[in-house]
Amino acid sequence: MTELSSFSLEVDRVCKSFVSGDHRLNVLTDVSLSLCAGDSLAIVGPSGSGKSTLLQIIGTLDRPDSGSVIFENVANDGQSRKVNPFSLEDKQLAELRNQSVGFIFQDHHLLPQLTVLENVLVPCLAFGNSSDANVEHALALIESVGLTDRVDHLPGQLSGGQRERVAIARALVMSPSIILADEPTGNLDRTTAQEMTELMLHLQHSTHSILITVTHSEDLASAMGKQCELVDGKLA
Ligand SMILES: Nc1ncnc2c1ncn2[C@@H]1O[C@H](COP(=O)(O)OP(=O)(O)OP(=O)(O)O)[C@@H](O)[C@H]1O
Repeated sequence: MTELSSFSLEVDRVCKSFVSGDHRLNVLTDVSLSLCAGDSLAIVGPSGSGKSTLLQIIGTLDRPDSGSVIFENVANDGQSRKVNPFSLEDKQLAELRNQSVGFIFQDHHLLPQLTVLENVLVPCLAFGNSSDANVEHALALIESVGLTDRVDHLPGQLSGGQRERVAIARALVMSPSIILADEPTGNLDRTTAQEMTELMLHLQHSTHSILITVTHSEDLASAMGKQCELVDGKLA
């Protein structure tokens, strides 16, 4: 496999609206942003301003009405490969998402009947890839988030901060180019939130990925390299 030397993300004039009955709600209007491997960005703004919708579109979980999202890989030999995820068939899109994007949610979305190790491996299983190398990588990530002694525990046996650590390890297990975190510290006390922020930034830095967080926390927002504010669906 070709080793990738850089990755970038271009969001260009994305618009999104939701229709309910005869009412159309314009949620995003001409949102553009550009990020490179190693960048971290906080998206802030009032409740209902479209932050999570934008994150879902960047993560290819939702489609824009117009505008584009482009993932670009530039290999070591200088060859550039640009992909518009929304031009792909559903199966290819799901594969691209699985390989390129890691998600961290406020409520973690861990599977309660699976152990810490099994939860971290879930993204690897999605396309039938449960090799020894994946297990080794998952164990290394579990170690890097400080949960080696909890590897066989169930989520219900963990604290909120520990569950967050599992979610961070799971988001990284496919070595994604983009990590998306929606209110990742929303349910944590301030000290734990700070520890999680440092952990996410440390892992993002060491994997040279792009980290985008949606947050109402000024502490988390100010720890990111860049900030942008959405107001009524437009970048302020
Ligand atoms: N699937 C949907 N169908 C209809 N309306 C939606 C849908 N998803 C989001 N919305 C509406 O779009 C607007 C923006 O929602 P979004 O969740 O993106 O805001 P947000 O800035 O993340 O808010 P918060 O900070 O409260 O989480 C809201 O008015 C919401 O009700």
